[in-house]
Amino acid sequence: MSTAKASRIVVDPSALHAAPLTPPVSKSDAQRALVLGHLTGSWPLPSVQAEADEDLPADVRVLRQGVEALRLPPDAVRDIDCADGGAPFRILATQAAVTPGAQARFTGTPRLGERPHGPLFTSLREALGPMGLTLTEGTPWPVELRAPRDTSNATPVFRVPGAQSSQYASSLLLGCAALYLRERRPWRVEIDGPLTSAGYLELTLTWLSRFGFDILRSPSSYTVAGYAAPPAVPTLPGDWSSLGYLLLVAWKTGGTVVRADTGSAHPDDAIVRLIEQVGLRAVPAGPPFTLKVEGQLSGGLRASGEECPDLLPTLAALACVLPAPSTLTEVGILRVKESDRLEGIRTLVKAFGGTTELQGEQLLIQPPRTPPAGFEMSSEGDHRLAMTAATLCVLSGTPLTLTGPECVEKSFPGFWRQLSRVGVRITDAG
Ligand SMILES: O=C(O)C1=C[C@@H](OP(=O)(O)O)[C@@H](O)[C@H](O)C1
Ligand SMILES: C=C(OP(=O)(O)O)C(=O)O
Repeated sequence: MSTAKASRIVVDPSALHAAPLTPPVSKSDAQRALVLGHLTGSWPLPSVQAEADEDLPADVRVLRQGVEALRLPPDAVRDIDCADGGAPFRILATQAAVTPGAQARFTGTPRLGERPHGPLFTSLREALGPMGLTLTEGTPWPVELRAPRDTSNATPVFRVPGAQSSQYASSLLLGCAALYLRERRPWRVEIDGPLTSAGYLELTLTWLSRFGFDILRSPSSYTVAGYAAPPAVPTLPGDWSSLGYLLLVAWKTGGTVVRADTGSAHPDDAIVRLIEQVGLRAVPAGPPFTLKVEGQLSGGLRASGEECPDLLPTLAALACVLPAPSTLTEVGILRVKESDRLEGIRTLVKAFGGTTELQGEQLLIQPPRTPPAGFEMSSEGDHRLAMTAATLCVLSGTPLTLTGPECVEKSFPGFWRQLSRVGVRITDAG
């Protein structure tokens, strides 16, 4: 069947076997590399061009198309559809604002429109408004932006809160890189208050330095202060968020995962350490960047949404098959993702016969005594909820009826194909 078009599928894990599993390219890495490739003269970016088209995450396409639009002559009005991409929209908004004379008209899904973006817009208006930037919001779309032609007299600082999303600061830092290259003077991002999802800002800093930018750090500010082209254009790693699902499937099926580079700096490589809490160990399986997972499940786990927000749904699936309760901490950030993932996790655990209890910022997960005969779930259009439910289906050997499986396109278009490699049968539920 064509899973891409199905709106309701049955996922049957009754005939599993081992096979090597491959994640897609990391969308977070690719988005940063695309912007930096565009700014430093590597366009099109070879390592994105090298990916098979059918495996390219939708968010990477969005970012690439957005950059293509920004490369048009200054007076063209750029229509940029960001679909459901939070990072693409936030990154492109700043890039549009720092592209001299650019006029951009952003649209996206209703859900993307209701996610928080205000602090980023405020930061852009404060820094570049005096130079002529205009930024207006529809209800919620379109977001229309007209960039100043000359920013050389601006105070070279963006201030932004650290709460709600690290993507504000990442986006502004990539903006600082553009401004540094044009004006050859340092530009700085100052972050007010504790930064959420801090590992993703570190990922941005890592990519800036891979592309040859010098960064000066203080406890709450980052300054782009120099640039020297690196000897080679950096290449892209596999996606650790996707590897989270695949490592658990590999453990269950006795297979391997490839393209697992533990030196890639992605926050979700935390999965390797987190599964050790519950008796599992990811170990090299021979060829470079190839892992298998050994061990028997024991105890419960504890993980924080501040460290690895995108892994929490995956870990909730694991929590459902553990012999003891688990705790997810700092879970508030999950409410402002592609769906309310805190509710999504609670719905999944309940559908599987377990219970949850929310205590402030902590979610306690009590697995069921015995797994159900089958369970049903709606993805709510959220790729991570769809892949989490399927991972639980494989881990537990329990059939799943899933509404809305096609949303995996956002980060992992080949997800259902990868599951079929290990014997998971996917049929249209009509
Ligand atoms: O910068 C990025 O690429 C991302 C940052 C995180 O978002 P927040 O910083 O909004 O938590 C993460 O959840 C998202 O999937 C990707
Ligand atoms: C939250 C996510 O992405 P974004 O914020 O870029 O939409 C995600 O992929 O889980």
